[in-house]
Amino acid sequence: MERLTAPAPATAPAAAPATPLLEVAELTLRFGGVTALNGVGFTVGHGELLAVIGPNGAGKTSVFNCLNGVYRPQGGRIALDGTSLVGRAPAAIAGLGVARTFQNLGLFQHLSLVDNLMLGRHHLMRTGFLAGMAWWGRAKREEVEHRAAVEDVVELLELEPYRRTPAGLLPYGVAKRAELGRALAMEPRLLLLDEPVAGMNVEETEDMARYLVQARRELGLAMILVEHDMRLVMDLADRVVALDFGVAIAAGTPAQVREDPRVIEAYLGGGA
Ligand SMILES: Nc1ncnc2c1ncn2[C@@H]1O[C@H](COP(=O)(O)OP(=O)(O)OP(=O)(O)O)[C@@H](O)[C@H]1O
Repeated sequence: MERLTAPAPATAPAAAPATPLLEVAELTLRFGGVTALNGVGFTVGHGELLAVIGPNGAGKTSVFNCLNGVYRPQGGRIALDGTSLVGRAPAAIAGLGVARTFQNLGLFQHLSLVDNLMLGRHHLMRTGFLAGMAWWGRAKREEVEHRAAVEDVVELLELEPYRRTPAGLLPYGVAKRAELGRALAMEPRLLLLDEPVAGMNVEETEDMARYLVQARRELGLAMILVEHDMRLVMDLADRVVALDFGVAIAAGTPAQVREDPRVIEAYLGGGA
């Protein structure tokens, strides 16, 4: 399989802690009679990129919704650096350093790209509106710091030409990149990428792959990638977990998982 990008960089810091950044164990989620997740477990190391694959309905989005607090699993454990995430609200989980990009874009259409990225930093802002009125100097300094951090993301993702463009007017590939930028502006420790190249053409996909590699190299953050584009998965992931009907049926390196007979059967059986 031809590579989309240059070989993945060694992103793990030299003295990476032995314990994983994220530990998920025995995760179980039910909707009435439907078991969306049934005892799913995996880990993500510091700076690691784990891909979660599986046919439609396998449970990939449900995993993300449990991780960022949208769903509360009926059973299992989720720990970020030893802190349990189960039962916390999405905003609290974002505050602990988990950011997410959305398949259908989470941008405010009428706001400029830069303002959308500023909103990504909202949870990092210490000065509220009233405090901002009272302490103009401090609020102003904080604003300048946040704008500088946003500009770093704009530069990293080469979004300069679109800084003032309302998100609703961005070309699709650029909007997906802006969505990545909004999540990166949160300065996450763990980034959940929900189908970052869905609906993209080959050129846009290659661009996105390059920006994801660049973001990992520059920022050293861990990522979980849910994606149907197998070429992107095989190219970017350090490890892959395959789900089918809410169960983890295989885990390992991209090559191991691609050749696993249970994974081949799940995809062929599902007609995907
Ligand atoms: N809010 C919900 N209410 C009822 N059932 C749900 C809900 N969310 C997910 N499910 C069910 O849980 C199972 C897993 O769905 P999920 O969306 O997590 O799969 P997926 O792997 O992300 O699929 P796709 O690749 O199509 O996005 C499916 O059977 C789905 O119908």
